[in-house]
Amino acid sequence: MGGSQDFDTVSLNSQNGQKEKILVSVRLRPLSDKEKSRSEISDWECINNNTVIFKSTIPERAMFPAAYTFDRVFGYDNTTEQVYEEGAKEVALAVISGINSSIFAYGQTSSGKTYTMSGITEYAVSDIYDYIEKHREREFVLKFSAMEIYNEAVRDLLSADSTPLRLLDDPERGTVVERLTEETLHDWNHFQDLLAICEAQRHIGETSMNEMSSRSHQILRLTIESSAREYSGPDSSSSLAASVNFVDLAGSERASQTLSAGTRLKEGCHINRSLLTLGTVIRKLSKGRSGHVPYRDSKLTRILQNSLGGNARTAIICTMSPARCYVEQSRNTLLFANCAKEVATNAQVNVVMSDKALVKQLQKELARMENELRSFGSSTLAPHDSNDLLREKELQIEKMDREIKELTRQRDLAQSRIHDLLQSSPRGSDSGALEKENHERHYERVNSSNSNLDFAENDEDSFMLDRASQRLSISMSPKIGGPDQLEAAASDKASLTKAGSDHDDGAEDICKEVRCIEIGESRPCIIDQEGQADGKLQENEEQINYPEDEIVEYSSDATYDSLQKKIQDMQRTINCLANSYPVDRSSSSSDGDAASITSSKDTRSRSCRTMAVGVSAHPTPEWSDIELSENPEPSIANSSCDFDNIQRKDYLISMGTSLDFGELEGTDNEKVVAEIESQEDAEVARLKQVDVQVRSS
Ligand SMILES: Nc1ncnc2c1ncn2[C@@H]1O[C@H](COP(=O)(O)OP(=O)(O)OP(=O)(O)O)[C@@H](O)[C@H]1O
Repeated sequence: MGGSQDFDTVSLNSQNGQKEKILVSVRLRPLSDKEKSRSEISDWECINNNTVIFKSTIPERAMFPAAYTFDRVFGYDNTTEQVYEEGAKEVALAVISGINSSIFAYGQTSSGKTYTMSGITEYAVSDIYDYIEKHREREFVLKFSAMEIYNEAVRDLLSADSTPLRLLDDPERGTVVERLTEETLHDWNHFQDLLAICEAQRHIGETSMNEMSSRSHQILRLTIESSAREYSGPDSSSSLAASVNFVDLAGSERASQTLSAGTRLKEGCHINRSLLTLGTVIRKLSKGRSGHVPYRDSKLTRILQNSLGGNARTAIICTMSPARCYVEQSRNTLLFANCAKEVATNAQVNVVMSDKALVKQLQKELARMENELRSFGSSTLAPHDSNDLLREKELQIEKMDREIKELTRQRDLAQSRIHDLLQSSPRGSDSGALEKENHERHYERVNSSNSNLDFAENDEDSFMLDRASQRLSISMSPKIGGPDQLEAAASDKASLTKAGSDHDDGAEDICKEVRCIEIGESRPCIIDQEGQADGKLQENEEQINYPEDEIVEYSSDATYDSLQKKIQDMQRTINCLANSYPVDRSSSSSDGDAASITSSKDTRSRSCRTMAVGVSAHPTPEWSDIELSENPEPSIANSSCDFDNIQRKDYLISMGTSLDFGELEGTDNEKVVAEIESQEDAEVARLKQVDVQVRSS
């Protein structure tokens, strides 16, 4: 047993849908033996293929329309096969092309609906099998389902279970009968067997008008899915799926004529009620779709909604008895047919993208896009152009590689030289780890400072102010010292030169001191971040590349005069320290971060600017910049005393001390000075000894 209504694969509809009127035919059967026995007169006659007339001459019937015209009218002599061929075949076989279709039989009880519809169903399915037989290039799958609506309950005619089935509303498929059996047809005989089951299952009852009266609406549904057996182009890549409904309605009846009671009467009520809804739907649809169409008023119209006004081709065959006694019912049938012929549906081809077809289509689309890409690439970028572009990029990469290596080497060189300078500081070589930490911090700050020199261009005050604020933030940042910072330092030469030209005399002295060492070394002065040495860097970057052995040579060339000058400067620093305000280390920061230094006096802040351009052997810039950021008033300090104060502080900072001068105590100050003097004495002695050795050699 198959699943119920497998429309899951219907994924899209083609856009070729067009409005089409329902094909309406009328079949006038001959008088039955029973009618003949009652000497019934035949009042209806088909005068041609399209017109049926009421031929009675009874005066009270004269007001009725005499002639009714339809797509096709079948008289007594027409066979069911003719009815099928001319009134149903085209619509029914549309299912093969992926178009939903429905064939209805409508009429009063005993008018010949079942007689007609059973024949049409068989002819249609037979033709479908013939078509399949003739079209082996495609693969067809036929699925069959059957249901009846009995007393407004939907039953599965292919199942022994008479439990009513529920109707579900599917946004794409419309109304779906839940759990309806769907059999895949093996062959014609299988179909015949299933038809027999349906006939046996359907509710049929005897009335006075029909010994075999259908007491339910029957819907036989054949679903056909087809696809090309082999992929042979875009048109064959998709599958088609559609259903054809063969609908044998129960006949309207008058209780007085059928003499029904009890069960038959109840059945008749349900039949008439649902047929009334069908008539209302058809009438509404015949007048256009502006108003509400009561599809949901009956299960019949719910299930057949698409067939009545949606995605389907529809044919209705209205059957009627010619007997005079049924003239009212016949007339109602013709009025129904008149409305139905005005109803238009919108049939569309239902294309199914099966997994197989979808994969094929996607593969084809992918291949197409790849070809487009290739042709686009070849048309827009010639091979030699792309090679040139590649070569250019490689050269750029090589150049950047060289620059990175050079900057890395410069950085290492600068670190080495800073270390050497710190080794020659008053603390001597015994400062150990503390000095190392200081010179690393200093190096980091030098780079940080240099990286901000682009801000210095025109106005000196703003230059200093900007640098101060910039450096404050940077000095509190993680360590900086990579190639990027070095590159930034190298690019700041103009600013450095400008700053270096603005020194006052005091600062110049200190610069000379430091510069003396730097120039004597005959190498670029990276640590002198704002002086002339950096100007050399600007003039010729090649000068940076000094071999390591030159450093050794320089150390042995130090003269006694230069050392003596250095000692004198240091002595002056010590004197200033001794004469300045008290110093206390109690509030010093443990990590030695210059950012922890604060100031409470404006004079010190102003002094710092001077130091910012003068003292480069110590981490002054950060300290002074912090002061500036706290007191950004632009001014240049000239006081040597201020200058010396700054030098004192700077010197202490270089020894790894963070100071808060607002809290320094006098006694601690004296201890510090004494310690420094002691170290200075030792340094003087050592330098004199060196000088003697140099002179003797
Ligand atoms: N065109 C016809 N030619 C000869 N006999 C016919 C024709 N149409 C119907 N009959 C006969 O008329 C009788 C009633 O037909 P049928 O059962 O098909 O009517 P029906 O409309 O289905 O009735 P109901 O609605 O009660 O089921 C049957 O005996 C059938 O053989």
